[in-house]
Amino acid sequence: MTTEHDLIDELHEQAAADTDPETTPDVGIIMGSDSDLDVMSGAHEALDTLGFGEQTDYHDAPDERFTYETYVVSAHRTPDLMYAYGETAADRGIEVIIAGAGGKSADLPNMTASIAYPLPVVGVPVQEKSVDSVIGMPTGAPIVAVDAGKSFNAALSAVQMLARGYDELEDRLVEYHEDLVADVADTSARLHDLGVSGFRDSV
Ligand SMILES: Nc1c(C(=O)O)ncn1[C@@H]1O[C@H](COP(=O)(O)O)[C@@H](O)[C@H]1O
Repeated sequence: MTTEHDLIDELHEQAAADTDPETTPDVGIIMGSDSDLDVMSGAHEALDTLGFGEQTDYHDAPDERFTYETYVVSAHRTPDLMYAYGETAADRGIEVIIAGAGGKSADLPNMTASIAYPLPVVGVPVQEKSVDSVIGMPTGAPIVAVDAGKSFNAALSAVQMLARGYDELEDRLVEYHEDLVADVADTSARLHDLGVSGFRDSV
C-alpha cells in the first residue's frame, strides 16, 4: 500500500529530476476526496475536449503534447502531502493547478494557492456551502475560483492561462468556442423551425 510519505518522496524526487517540461503534466488536478470525483470530472471532460491527455506515470508521458494529472490531497487529512504538492508543483513542470474541495471548510484550494504561489490555482468549491471558504482570501493572497461545481469552467480558465504561452492552445480554445457558438445557433434555429412540440420530440 502506498503511504503519504511514499507520495511525498515521489513528488520531491520528480521535482529534482529536471525532466523535459514537454513530458511533464501541464495541469495538476487535486481534490479533497475521491468523493469529489463526480463534480471534478467536469475538469477532466473539458481538458479531454481540448485534446489533453491524462498522465498517470510521471516518467512515461502519453502521446499528447499537453497533459494533466490527478491526485487526492487534503489540507485537513494530509497537510504534509498538500504542502509537498504545492511546493513541488512548479519544479515538476505543472503550470496551473485546479483544486477542488467540498464541505463548509474547503481549505485545500486556498491553502494550495498560498503554498504554490506564484503558480496560479483555480479553485472549485465542490458544493454551494464551500464557496465562501474557497474564495475568501486576504489581500495579497490570490486565488482564482469558479462557482460551485463548475469544474468544466475551471479547466477552461486553466487552459486560458496556459494559452498565453502556447499558441496551439489558443487555437484550440478558439475552435472550442466556435463549436459552442455553432451548437447554440443550430439549437436556436431548430427550436424556431420545428416549434416547441416538434423540438421536444426531436431531442
Ligand atoms: N474540504 C476538504 C478538504 C480540505 O479542504 O482539505 N479535505 C477534504 N475535504 C472535503 O470533505 C468532503 C467529504 O470527504 P469524504 O467524502 O472523503 O468524507 C469532500 O467534499 C472533500 O473535498
